Amino acid sequence: MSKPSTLGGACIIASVCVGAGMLGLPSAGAGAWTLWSVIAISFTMIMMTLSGWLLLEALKHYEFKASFNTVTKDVLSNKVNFINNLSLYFVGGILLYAYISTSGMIFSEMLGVTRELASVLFVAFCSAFVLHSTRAVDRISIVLILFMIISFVLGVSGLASHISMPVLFAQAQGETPYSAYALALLPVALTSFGYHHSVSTMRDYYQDERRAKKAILGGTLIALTFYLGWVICIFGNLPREAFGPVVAAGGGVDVLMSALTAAIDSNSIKQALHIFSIAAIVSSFIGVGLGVFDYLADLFGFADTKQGRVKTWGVTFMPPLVLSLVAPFGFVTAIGLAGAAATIWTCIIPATLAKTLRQKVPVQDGFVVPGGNVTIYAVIAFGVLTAAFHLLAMANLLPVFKG
Ligand SMILES: N[C@@H](Cc1ccccc1)C(=O)O
Repeated sequence: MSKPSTLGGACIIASVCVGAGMLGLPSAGAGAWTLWSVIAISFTMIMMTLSGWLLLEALKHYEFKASFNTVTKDVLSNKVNFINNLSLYFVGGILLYAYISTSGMIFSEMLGVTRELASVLFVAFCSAFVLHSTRAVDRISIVLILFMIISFVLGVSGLASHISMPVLFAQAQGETPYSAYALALLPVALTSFGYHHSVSTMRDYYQDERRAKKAILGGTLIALTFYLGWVICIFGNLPREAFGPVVAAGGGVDVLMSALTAAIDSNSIKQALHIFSIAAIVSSFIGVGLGVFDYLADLFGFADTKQGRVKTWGVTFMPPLVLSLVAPFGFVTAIGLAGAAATIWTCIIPATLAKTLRQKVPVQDGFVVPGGNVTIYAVIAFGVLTAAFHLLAMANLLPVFKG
């Protein structure tokens, strides 16, 4: 078999990254606006790449098949591993919840039914692929990704040709400086660069940490390019004041899209953006759904039979659906909450694993993340502060942009 290419692995990482986080970035970054959003997103990319590398460094002491789970249990403890798994499940569940709530709003308008019915129909239809098999998910994902790429290129290039420089680089007038709002963007940016459950897969794929390291960096760089293009094209078309109603309505993709379509008059750009947002929601829902499905099947020991799969389907999709029917809260708040929980297994645990193993094995062969202890402490501090920023923003103790 030929050796897997670095680009192939980078594309896998990029496709894991691109999802809910990206859709939340414009609304979450509206307060910080262009310059500070670009800085916050780029900084997050660096920290999240380093944290993935630290996990890779920790894994090198184990066989290629070893998972995140095995290593955490072995190096830290069962208790820490339990918390790690809990935060993993929480992130999956809250992302599903955000997709279900948003799809309810998008499809209720399109189909002319209530939001609740639209959410139920969406879950029934899209989760059927997951219930059927991984193969079905694989097939439909290819179609969705093609739709996403074509509509993204058409929509974003359309937006790019209409960018207004004064709008894009608008300066703060009097009130709070834009930089202060950048803190509240960090949790959403952190979610958008989450891919860490795939690090052990990458290592096994290349059978070599140094190549896996390049693929991870390639993947986060591709994701960064998408995010910056996306945010800049939107901020160049929709003035900061126009984000007031979007943020007030929870910052969901549905409201963002209506605001954008009101601001541009090209029908083809509108259509392309509409198709993009639907394809992005559906593909992320199915991707995250499959991840949580497999994880829960393993956790509860449900068999891979028809009956077993139906049980796993129930525990995977019912809790987020019910929660979204009874308590639909804002998209950006949900994505930020996912970031605040994801920081446990994407920053804090990887850095702690690498630190513990560096102490246990003082002479290190092979892949070592540069920067010594400074890198480790910087990643931990970034993780802890990002979670804190989200909680402070939720408690209204941090400047939150309201338009
Ligand atoms: N990056 C993914 C979500 C994710 C978060 C954390 C870890 C893994 C995945 C998204 O934005 O949709």
